[in-house]
Amino acid sequence: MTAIRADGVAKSYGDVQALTDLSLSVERGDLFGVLGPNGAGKTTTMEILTGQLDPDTGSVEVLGTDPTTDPVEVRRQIGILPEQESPPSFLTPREYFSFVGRVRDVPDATVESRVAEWADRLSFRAKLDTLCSDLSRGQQQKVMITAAFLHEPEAVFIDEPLANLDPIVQETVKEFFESYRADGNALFLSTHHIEVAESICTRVAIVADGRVQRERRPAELGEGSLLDEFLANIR
Ligand SMILES: Nc1ncnc2c1ncn2[C@@H]1O[C@H](COP(=O)(O)OP(=O)(O)OP(=O)(O)O)[C@@H](O)[C@H]1O
Repeated sequence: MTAIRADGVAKSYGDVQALTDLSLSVERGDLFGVLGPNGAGKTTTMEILTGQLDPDTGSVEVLGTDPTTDPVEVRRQIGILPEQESPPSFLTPREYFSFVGRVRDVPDATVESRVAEWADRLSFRAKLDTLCSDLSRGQQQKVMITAAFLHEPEAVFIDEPLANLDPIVQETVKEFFESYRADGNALFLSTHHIEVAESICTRVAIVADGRVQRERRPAELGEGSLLDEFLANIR
């Protein structure tokens, strides 16, 4: 069943044509990666799909809702983690999760138990009551990943999901992504890192010049082939 769809999407910022004719479709159970060089249009695509930006032309749908006409409903149903997003510096992780839980209609007791589970999974229990401004970049990323999944959405969008995480936590996060996907949810990742796309994605779209140039299933490619595909499609 399709969870995320874009058809013929174009978007320009003044004279800059960020997306020319972008189409993609993400099924439930997909761990879908968008791989592309700087300026390819990955962030623009993610902002359009998550109801933060309207396309000029084309259509989009996320979990059966059109983000251009009902962005609030789409944002209620999904989790989002934009690149370099930080938790509020003036709150502790526990306070931030409580805030996110209220905005997302998660009962306080459920927030508490899910936070305990995530804090153990990502090893940040000792930092739950430390101001977010005093956390390292990696610890802040752990907080943001937890917040994105806190209301157990059926689709999650993450830009550079493994940024700043140490290798052990990266493995834990990859395992979680795999189980989340296998449970029938949709995960949409944007990355520059070919090895990340190759190691965790079920499908990868190579985006360049504002459109999907090629789509591949890494499991069906030989090791290193995604790099060759990438290089062949960005020139
Ligand atoms: N607010 C904006 N105003 C003007 N141009 C923009 C704006 N946002 C993005 N662009 C332009 O649109 C194009 C696509 O940008 P986008 O941020 O979507 O690419 P990206 O693939 O996410 O890049 P990166 O990998 O560097 O983050 C680029 O040429 C960029 O300069």
